[in-house]
Amino acid sequence: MLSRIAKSPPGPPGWPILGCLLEIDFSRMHDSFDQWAKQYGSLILCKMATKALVVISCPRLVKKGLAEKSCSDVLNDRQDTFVSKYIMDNAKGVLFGKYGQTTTELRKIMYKGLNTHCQAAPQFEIIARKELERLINNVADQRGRDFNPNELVSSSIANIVAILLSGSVADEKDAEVIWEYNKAMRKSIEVTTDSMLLTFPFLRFLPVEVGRRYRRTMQAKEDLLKKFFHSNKETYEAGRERGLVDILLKLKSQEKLNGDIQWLTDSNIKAIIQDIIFGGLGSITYGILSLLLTLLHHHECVDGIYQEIVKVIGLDRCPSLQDRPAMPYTEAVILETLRYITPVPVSGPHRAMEDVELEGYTIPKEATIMINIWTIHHDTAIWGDPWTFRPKRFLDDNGELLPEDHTLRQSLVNFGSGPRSCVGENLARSRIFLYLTTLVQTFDLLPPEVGTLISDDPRTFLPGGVLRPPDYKMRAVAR
Ligand code: HEM
Repeated sequence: MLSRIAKSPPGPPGWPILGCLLEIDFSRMHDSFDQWAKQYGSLILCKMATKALVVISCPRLVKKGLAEKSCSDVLNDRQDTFVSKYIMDNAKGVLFGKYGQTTTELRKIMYKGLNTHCQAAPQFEIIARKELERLINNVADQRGRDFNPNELVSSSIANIVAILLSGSVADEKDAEVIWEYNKAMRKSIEVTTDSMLLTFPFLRFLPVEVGRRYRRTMQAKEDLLKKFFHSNKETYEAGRERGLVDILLKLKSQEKLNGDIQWLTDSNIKAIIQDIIFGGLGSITYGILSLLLTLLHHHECVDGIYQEIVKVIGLDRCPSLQDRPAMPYTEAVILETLRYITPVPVSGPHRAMEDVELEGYTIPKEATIMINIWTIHHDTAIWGDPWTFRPKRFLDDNGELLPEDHTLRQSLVNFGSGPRSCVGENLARSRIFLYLTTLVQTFDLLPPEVGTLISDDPRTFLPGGVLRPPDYKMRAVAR
């Protein structure tokens, strides 16, 4: 509903026809959004050729626009993209799914699958623990010498994803197949590639760079689904579900048996597998690599976490998720890393299904809406000293974690808000906690002996949908 006083949000005027297309660096959108927010405020509108782009840069408007009923039914659709149409089989999964009952049902299924059947299931944690022990052994093999943690952490998180999907890691090729798909998708989803292919779909068949990107992604998708869909389906035995794919196959046959509406088809299951890899792999991996880098710059945090481990867990047993509530300092370090680094600096693009009013401004139908998480997490008005890494900002005077409804906790919007918020949030938080505590329990984490440690300032990180620290070296000395 629009009131008569509703007006267009302010924003950069741009050029005739092109709008602001030439003023934005699509690989570092958060930088452009940050400048615009400083100049025009926390709700801005600009034109990208014929399309309106709305950027939200304050937590209150994020909640109001995307989570509260008055706007959320209008602002939570996804745009049609080349990737959603041609690579995700007409947006069959959750990530690219159109707003409506099918996506809502698939979200529920995915959320339940991730949180109840897999993550909280003892069997998953036992196998995931073995993978973490493998990582610890690999780190121990470095014998306190300088090493680059990138490859070890990347392959370990890919194996966790493989375990989640199939219940085990078949061979070392699993991690390669998973990363290859992720990398190819990241290239295909780049705004320039996607919009060129959407406008001229025939280019996908031609020997040009965008065509090569498409074909590489389709090959990577085929390899991925061969490993994680077809081989699971061929060996699936009812009553002996090994991982999430089996659970989804079971739910699919239950829906059929009960004569219920079929929310799950093979295409949906395939798209959910792709969603998990595309949404989860880079964000957890680079989140952990950023956290380690930050700790190398703040050894007092390594000491603080270790003291908490000694007090709560001791040194004779492995950290478990049940320890989390008793470890406020460790949680505060994780929250501060998520804030300071902001691994995913802008949300996925939303689409406005109708004209709608947000705090006196009109968001026009068909506008693309994005959350500028980066600026929210580095806003001096909220945090005071946003460029200082200070975990204690999330603790009260007694060293307890600030309650979830505290303004600072409410201003952390790493995982979005409302009906399109991240379905993998719990999985991401739990893996970061387990990897961090297990590493610190076993090793003292130190900067490299040779050379200078790179900066942990996220403004120097490599761009992309997920911010990645450049390669660095560290030492892990056994305790
Ligand atoms: C540190 C880790 C992670 C961060 C920071 C993160 C962040 C986000 C953000 C900002 C969104 C977009 C919300 C929006 O568009 O409004 C999102 C959506 C999503 N994430 Fe994550 N994510 C993480 C881990 C994961 C993991 C582990 C998975 C899967 C297992 C995952 C799967 C998804 C999916 C499927 C969506 C789309 C939800 C929808 O459109 O309804 N994410 N995530």
